[in-house]
Amino acid sequence: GLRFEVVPSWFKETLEKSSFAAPYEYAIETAKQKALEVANRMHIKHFRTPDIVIGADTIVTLGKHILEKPVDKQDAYKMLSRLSGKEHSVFTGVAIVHCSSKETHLETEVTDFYEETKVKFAELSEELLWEYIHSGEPMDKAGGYGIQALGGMLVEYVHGDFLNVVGFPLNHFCKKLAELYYPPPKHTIHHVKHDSIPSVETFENLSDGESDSSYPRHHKSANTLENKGISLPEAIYTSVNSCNIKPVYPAATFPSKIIELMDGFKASKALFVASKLKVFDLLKDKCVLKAADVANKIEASVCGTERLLDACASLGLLEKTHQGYSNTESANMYLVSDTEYSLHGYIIHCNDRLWHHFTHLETAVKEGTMQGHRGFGKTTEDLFQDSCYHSGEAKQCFMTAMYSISKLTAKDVARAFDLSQFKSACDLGGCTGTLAHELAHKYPNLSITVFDLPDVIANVSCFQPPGEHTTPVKFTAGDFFKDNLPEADLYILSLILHDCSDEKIHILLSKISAICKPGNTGSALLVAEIVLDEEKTHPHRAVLQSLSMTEGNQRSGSEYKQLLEKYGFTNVQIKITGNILDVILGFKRTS
Ligand SMILES: C[S@@+](CC[C@H](N)C(=O)[O-])C[C@H]1O[C@@H](n2cnc3c(N)ncnc32)[C@H](O)[C@@H]1O
Repeated sequence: GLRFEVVPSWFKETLEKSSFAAPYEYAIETAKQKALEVANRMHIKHFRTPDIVIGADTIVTLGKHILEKPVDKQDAYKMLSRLSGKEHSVFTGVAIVHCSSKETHLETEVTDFYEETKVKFAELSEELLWEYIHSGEPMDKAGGYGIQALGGMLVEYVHGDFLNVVGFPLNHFCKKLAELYYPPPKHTIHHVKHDSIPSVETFENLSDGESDSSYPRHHKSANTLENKGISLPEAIYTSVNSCNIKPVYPAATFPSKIIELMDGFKASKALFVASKLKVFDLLKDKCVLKAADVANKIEASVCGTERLLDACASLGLLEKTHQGYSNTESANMYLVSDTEYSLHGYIIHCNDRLWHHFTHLETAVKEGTMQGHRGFGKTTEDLFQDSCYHSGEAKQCFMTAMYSISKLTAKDVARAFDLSQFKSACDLGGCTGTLAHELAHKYPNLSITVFDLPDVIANVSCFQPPGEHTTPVKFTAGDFFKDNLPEADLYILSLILHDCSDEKIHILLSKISAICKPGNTGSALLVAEIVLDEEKTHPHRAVLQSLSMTEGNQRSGSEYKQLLEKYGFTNVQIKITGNILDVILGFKRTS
């Protein structure tokens, strides 16, 4: 019943081992840092706050030496021959990060522990060692062996938790979790003996009393935990009938992730429709309403509204009590349409525009073309203007969407680098001017021009902060491909390059490069985009966004660096902000 997701951590496992008094401290700290990185990323980049994030790190020690994963076959040979005929220790450090969201901030509390298991290797012949190394198995495993597969052949005995050697001390972990969330009364703990499994403590009061269905389902008793926002894996809490242990589901093999993806579109659409019908606006200010009252106010059927509200409650967007439905904290903050950090505008954009692109994804993949025009019946040169500004309503919708994302990202973009050396800046395609205002706020001496299409500039007034006349932000209408660019020390391209063809990028960057003054106090270009990792598989948001882009490309850090260097920018620096947008800064080279 535990709803879980496997999220590989981006934390670089390079802590200085010698700075830890004991090897297990190193494993615990690595586990902790891995889990904290994931917790922060889920919160900031994916707008999700998990209940808990579990991190683990396994190391093998021989005497004082820590053996991690071998770098090549020779290294694997060195490790395995050192282990041959000897007893070594396997330590797994585990960190359980409890997360809660307070306003926009993530609060974490970490519980950690470690488990040690002693393993003795038989004397290994050269032939067996090399056969094992050539199987390829040692390469991604701490100590160079995997006890759960072929590596089991090498082991004479194991003292302690076998699963700890595999990489996760399940028993200790379950006890820890139960201690934290569900301390059992003493008399309900049974000690069970089993021939091949070490003594296991299980909690009979967590059994649902149902028999042997091999399909994971919600645990009745675990509902108590779910009320606290925590659901625990049935795989972990097995019930005990005399000496038999029920089948334990191997949690990693249950396709939770796939099932979540299968249902993902339903969840998105529930959010979109509830936003479109302004359900979250109705339930703001601690308002609690029954389904019939909501239905009445949104002029919808009672049964349909009730289903929608239940779906939102199930997705954690609404609270449901016997008095009715109310907003959760994050709905109040991000889903009510008129709050400072409302994502309502972007959600409507997802529903009204992006959804159509994804409806035609199969054709887009087959033909290698973008399918925006299918949704809107257009096939002209300027895909951007056609798809975003084809009507007054579409333009307003697009600007509102940009405004809501920019409100969320502008602070981190403005703070990514020290820009105090610049006197003037021009935000090309700066839309509503949200980033420009943030920069003006941070750098009061910077004069900023927002340069955007005439249609956009004509409509910026409703997006200006109160007292806007006091801030030095100017708005200039023009086309950055065709018209002269305003003069500035710093040019900004936020969310522009990813959606431009190579040809358009060439026109734009050549123009910026030509107008930039080189030298120490010269001009610079600041680009705000999602920077992909070098494998170009993360963050998901960028990769998924590529599927609906009109003609451009998402890029990795090294690709952005190369691109800027190609147009004469040097000393290119990249800041991964932890927010949706990352920032790249390059200076015009003296030549
Ligand atoms: C994806 S939005 C990014 C908006 C803003 N920079 C941000 O980060 O939120 C692209 C912006 O570029 C503007 N734009 C597109 N083509 C343009 C052109 N040829 N000349 C000037 N602005 C253009 C659009 O009107 C829009 O405001």
